[in-house]
Amino acid sequence: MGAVLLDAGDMRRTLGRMAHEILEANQGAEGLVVIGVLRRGYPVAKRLAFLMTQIEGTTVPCGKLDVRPYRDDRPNFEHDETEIPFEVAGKTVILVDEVIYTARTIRAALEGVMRFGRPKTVQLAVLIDRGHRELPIEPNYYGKKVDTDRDDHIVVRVNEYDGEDAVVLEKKEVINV
Ligand SMILES: O=P(O)(O)OC[C@H]1O[C@H](OP(=O)(O)OP(=O)(O)O)[C@H](O)[C@@H]1O
Ligand SMILES: O=c1cc[nH]c(=O)[nH]1
Repeated sequence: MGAVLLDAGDMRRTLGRMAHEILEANQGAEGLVVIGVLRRGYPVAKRLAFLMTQIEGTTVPCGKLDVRPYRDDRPNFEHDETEIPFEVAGKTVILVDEVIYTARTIRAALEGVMRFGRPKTVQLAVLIDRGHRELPIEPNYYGKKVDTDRDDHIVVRVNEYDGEDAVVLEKKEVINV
């Protein structure tokens, strides 16, 4: 059990604000495609794509990216659930993940996206930025920045997998002897 940073209502409002920010920065949804990092970045990405579609009345497609083949620690080429059924070349790709920490996942994701073509630009949207970067990658859009210790854990729960929406900060247990 940890501290609830965002409940379902907070998450809904935060994603609504992020959808508006993305549309404002890109002057609408023309040429935008959304790609969510599996697993939990994908449901967040779907919600952003849905919100932007609703706001603009222009369909914003959403794909899912499996970064396992591109990891820098233990690449796994046997599993790849990527589905990007639209053109990436020349598009503005909104890459979405639920948490950014070291940024190694996003580095891998960028490698994965490039396999699908040469986007016009890639912009990064994350629900939670918890700091402690190991690579020079920063989000263009974030839901909430959270001050964490390196050993803490942020848990993003999504309805699709967990039956509820919530963001929880789990502090490392301090054992006093
Ligand atoms: O910036 P980083 O240090 O790479 O950490 C962020 C990643 O960590 C989590 O993935 P995890 O590997 O826990 O898998 P999951 O998405 O299946 O939960 C989260 O989904 C991010 O993708
Ligand atoms: O705290 C963290 C760090 C990486 N990925 C997560 O989902 N949470």
